[in-house]
Amino acid sequence: MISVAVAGASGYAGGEVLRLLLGHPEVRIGALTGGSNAGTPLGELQPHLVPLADRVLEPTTAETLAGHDVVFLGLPHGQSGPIAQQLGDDVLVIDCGADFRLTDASTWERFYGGDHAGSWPYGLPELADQRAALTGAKRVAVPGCYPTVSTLALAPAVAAGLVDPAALVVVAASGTSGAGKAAKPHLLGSETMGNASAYGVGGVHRHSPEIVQNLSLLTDETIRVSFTPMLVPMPRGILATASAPLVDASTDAARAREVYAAAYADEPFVHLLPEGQWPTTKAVVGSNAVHLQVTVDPDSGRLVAVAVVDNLAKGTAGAAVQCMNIALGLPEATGLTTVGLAP
Ligand SMILES: NC(=O)C1=CN([C@@H]2O[C@H](COP(=O)(O)OP(=O)(O)OC[C@H]3O[C@@H](n4cnc5c(N)ncnc54)[C@H](OP(=O)(O)O)[C@@H]3O)[C@@H](O)[C@H]2O)C=CC1
Ligand SMILES: CC(=O)N[C@@H](CCC(=O)OP(=O)(O)O)C(=O)O
Repeated sequence: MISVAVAGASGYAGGEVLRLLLGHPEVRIGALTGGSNAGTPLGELQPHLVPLADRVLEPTTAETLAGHDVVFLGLPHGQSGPIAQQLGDDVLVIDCGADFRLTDASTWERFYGGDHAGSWPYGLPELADQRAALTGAKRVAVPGCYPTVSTLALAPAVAAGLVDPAALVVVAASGTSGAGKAAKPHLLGSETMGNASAYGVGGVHRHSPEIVQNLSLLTDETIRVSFTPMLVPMPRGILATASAPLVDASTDAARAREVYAAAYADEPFVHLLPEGQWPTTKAVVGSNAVHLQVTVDPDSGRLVAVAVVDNLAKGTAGAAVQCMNIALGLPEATGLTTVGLAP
């Protein structure tokens, strides 16, 4: 069995990692750590994780996390670097946070502030040659939730040269769990219920450079993306609408679908929906699936793609488990499902 520790077990990302690991046949769950909740039984914080209810959270230190084959980090930005440094090179460390996602130090400093911790193999196996880079890796940086869905919505069109890569637009609506469990005024029920709000508008959201970095792996041309996130009143899910001007006005919806179908034909978690059917967030809740549809708007001369993920599953914890499987040489889908919840 693979022994696994989870730091940030009291949080949303850590809790979802644990939910998935409880269904993983090769894993034994070891140390569970928290921050302010250290000393509290997990059952008081994550009542849905019944088999782990009596486990008491330990403080998040290198000592409590030592002695495991795999360590998942579900910590706030800036917390993973110092802990990871103290974990042995033989341990597989999978960071759900942003510390090791960006390769360029000046971009990190601009969007996050503080020193750049470095970059690790990037946990989006469906992108370019990332699956190979993840195989046997000992460090994995799990992507941000918006970059996952935005990258997968645009990658086939950019890679095939169907669209102008310097004029990409993504507008994405996220459920509130994307912001984490810690109390924040804008996440109060009275602010989020019956409300939709844009934020991070004008290229300032920290996921903009991550999307650019990803798509830049697919073309020699300059990638420019206008990314606008928004918060909508649902607990889980992201729906991203991506569009870009067509390079060749004769490209039609059938050609776009052909390109997307070929790009994702062998991907176990990315599903191009049947023609005419558009993604809904509900269909992917709890699953590691990405649902995707693409068409062409001939009047505006644009390709339009819509994609959904569960931000806590394929958008974080599902991707983390998928990457663990790849890194350890297990079948990639072990412990993961493409089956969502309904209604
Ligand atoms: N939510 C999402 O959809 C996504 C989240 N992520 C990333 O995953 C990471 C965790 O996010 P999320 O679970 O949403 O956040 P939460 O606020 O829900 O959880 C944060 C966790 O970190 C712990 N923690 C906070 N401060 C410290 C500290 N100083 N030392 C040790 N532990 C600490 C908390 O412990 P305690 O409660 O005990 O204080 C809690 O377990 C973040 O980096 C986030 O960016 C990535 C993609 C999507
Ligand atoms: C709704 C919401 O607030 N979402 C978060 C992104 C969640 C995510 O993927 O985050 P990290 O890059 O922090 O890991 C945000 O916009 O900051």
